[in-house]
Amino acid sequence: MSLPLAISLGDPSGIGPEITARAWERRVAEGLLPFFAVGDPRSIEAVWDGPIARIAGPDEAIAAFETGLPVLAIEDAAEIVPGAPNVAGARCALDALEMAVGLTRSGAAAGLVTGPVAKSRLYEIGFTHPGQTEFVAERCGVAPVNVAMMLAGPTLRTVPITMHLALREAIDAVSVDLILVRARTVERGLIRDFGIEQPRIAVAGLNPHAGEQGALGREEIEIVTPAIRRLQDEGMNVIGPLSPDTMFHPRARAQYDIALCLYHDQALIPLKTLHFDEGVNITLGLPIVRTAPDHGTAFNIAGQGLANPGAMIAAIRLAGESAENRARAA
Ligand SMILES: NC(=O)C1=CN([C@@H]2O[C@H](COP(=O)(O)OP(=O)(O)OC[C@H]3O[C@@H](n4cnc5c(N)ncnc54)[C@H](O)[C@@H]3O)[C@@H](O)[C@H]2O)C=CC1
Ligand SMILES: NCC(=O)COP(=O)(O)O
Repeated sequence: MSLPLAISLGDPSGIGPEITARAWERRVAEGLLPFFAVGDPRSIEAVWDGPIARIAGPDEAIAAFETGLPVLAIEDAAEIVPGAPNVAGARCALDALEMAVGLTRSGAAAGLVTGPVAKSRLYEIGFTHPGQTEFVAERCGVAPVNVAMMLAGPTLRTVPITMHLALREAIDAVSVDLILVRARTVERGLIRDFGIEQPRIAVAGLNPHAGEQGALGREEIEIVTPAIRRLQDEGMNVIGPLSPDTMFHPRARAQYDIALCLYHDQALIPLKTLHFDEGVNITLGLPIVRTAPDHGTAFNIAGQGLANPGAMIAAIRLAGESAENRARAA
């Protein structure tokens, strides 16, 4: 691969700068493709004393990567204190995201890895998207409904069909059409980026015991089962609705390549419980590759040398593999 990956550092006061620097330290041992960071170099200097190579553009990243962590600088207007976020830091995180998305869309980077941002901080500065997933989709000209937020670890992949919504709203948003559109995006994404020829998709129920034949809720009968039948009629390999409480144990996981869940926590609790330190968030359905570590800003440990870079390393590795899969298929 002749292009580097772009990593937006996320909130300068969170653990994004630290785990990016640690990933660079382990680039050889982990076999990572070259990457460059986009963000304020001071956020890295505050938590790391390794070599930083300031670059003027992505074309300088590969040569610089061997001897220092390449950084394309976005200046933060304020003091950076690890663990103490502020408004200027939120603006810096958004500017870095914007630049990294733009560089990837323009073809200057092979793929995008986003560092963690604090959504509440971004909302304070007028960010109107629920999360980075929806922001990146919009910048790529894709309606958020046509992307899927996949969480992946070594033994489990999940997608929540509703994403960043309050639970009450999420339940109301579950519909046949939404299940259909996400399932189709998931199938295409697993074929294109992961080389799975006919993905086996398991759909979760909403209610305890998947509704107990209507006695504990009718969403499975009225929404989930009709959607599954439609997908099966299209030739997709789909099973369900499965009882949410019994579909994640090891023998159940062996039945499918991905679990389509109905709301955020149904998908993310099992994934983070099993694979917190190596979980990756992947946006399926984009014209570019975008991954992220599964965790957040972890302000409570930023700058203390406690942040585990495993999920960032996994996100960088997966972005490289997906970009290579796409390049091979093109
Ligand atoms: N992709 C993204 O940008 C994401 C951003 N967030 C944001 O992160 C902020 C904080 O969210 P929380 O729910 O507290 O989740 P969090 O993932 O930041 O932290 C949860 C717990 O896990 C620990 N932790 C997280 N990552 C770790 C790592 N790499 N090594 C060691 N320990 C780690 C933290 O110290 C904390 O105790 C929120 O504002 C949320 O919006 C949350 C998830 C994803
Ligand atoms: N919990 C997953 C998550 O918050 C992902 O957020 P984002 O990558 O869409 O910002």
